[in-house]
Amino acid sequence: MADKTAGDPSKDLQEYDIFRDSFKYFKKKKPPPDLSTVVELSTSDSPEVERISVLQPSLPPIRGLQPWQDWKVFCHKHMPGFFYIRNPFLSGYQEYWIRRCIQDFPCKPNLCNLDAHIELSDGDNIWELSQSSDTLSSQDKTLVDRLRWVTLGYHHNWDTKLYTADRHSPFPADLDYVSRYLVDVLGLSASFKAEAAIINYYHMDSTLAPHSDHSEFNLEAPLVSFSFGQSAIMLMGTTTKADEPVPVFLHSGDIVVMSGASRLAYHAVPRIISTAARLLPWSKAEKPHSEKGTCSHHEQISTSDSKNVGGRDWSQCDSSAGDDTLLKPFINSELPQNSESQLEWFKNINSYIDESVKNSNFELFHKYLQQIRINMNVRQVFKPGETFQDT
Ligand SMILES: O=C(O)CCC(=O)C(=O)O
Ligand SMILES: [Fe+2]
Repeated sequence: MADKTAGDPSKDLQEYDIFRDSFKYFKKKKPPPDLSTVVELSTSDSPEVERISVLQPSLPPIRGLQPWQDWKVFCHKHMPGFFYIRNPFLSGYQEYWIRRCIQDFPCKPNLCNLDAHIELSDGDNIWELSQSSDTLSSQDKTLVDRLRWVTLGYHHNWDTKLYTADRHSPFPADLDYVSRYLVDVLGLSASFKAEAAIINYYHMDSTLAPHSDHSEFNLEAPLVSFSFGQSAIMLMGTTTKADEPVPVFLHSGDIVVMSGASRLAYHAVPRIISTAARLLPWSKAEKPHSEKGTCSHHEQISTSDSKNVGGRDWSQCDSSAGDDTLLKPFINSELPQNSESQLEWFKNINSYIDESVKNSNFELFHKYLQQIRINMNVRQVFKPGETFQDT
């Protein structure tokens, strides 16, 4: 069969996968990539980057965020619909979400990569089981070391790339609410509802291949993505791999929202990089900006060994938020539908977050995050009012 594109050089050019080249370039260990082209959106003086002001949201803010007027929100000329919010969390409050990702979200009924290897039952807690495995030699990996992903709400099926009615658990109300609030502040959708999420746990040598997220039935609803722990280079492209992606840094606390033309854009994470101390809010020792192994335009890539997850000294850990067993069902169930119950829920969640931050010792979570990046990737699956019967 004749090649339809033969003799049409513009077509050849169009179909060349420039995105893949860029991914390979930033992934490469030897030689390491030049990071001077990676955009630090919050400090960039490029004319392509624009800081925007946000609108008065209609929803009240959930505890732990800076006032919306103070948020630093940026757009990029080559990525319409892409928003970058530089860490809007108040000091100490990223930890609430970090604890949710490490201690709570991996529990049943949610699904995770470990399900393929071990049978986890209701009440099993991967973090706590890992803490008690003090008999392991330092070569053995604990469960939390082997955690790579968790799915919430409608569980994305990695093989079929489909959501199905039978693979669903209640979407955690707190994550639903904070995602709705972010979408509201950006003025993107009044009807946003978080229905599925993937929590990614990256080690220092992890990458995420170029892809677009299109399994959802509602592709107009924005996608909300939170970063915690170590930094990353994210490649943000367009809807064709023939366009060169923009490499951007993502640091702990940063939030990306992909909407409009960016919702279906190709993106990837070719590299995790050690975060500069100044970008890890809980880091006591402020290291100088240019210290080796930190990340900035001119700084070097860490070659730290991902197998050694900050030692195995779990013993002095008190990571629980006091006796919160009574409150657990209320955060792990769905956001109430009617406004009266929602108001009641809202009062509870704010005091729960405060208590949780006040009473917890996050030392071991911080230690875990010395070698890990967590990404919470939140999506709306259905159009408002629709379910599987309508699709
Ligand atoms: O880790 C990230 O920043 C992006 C994750 C992502 O694209 C995904 O889970 O689909
Ligand atoms: Fe994605």
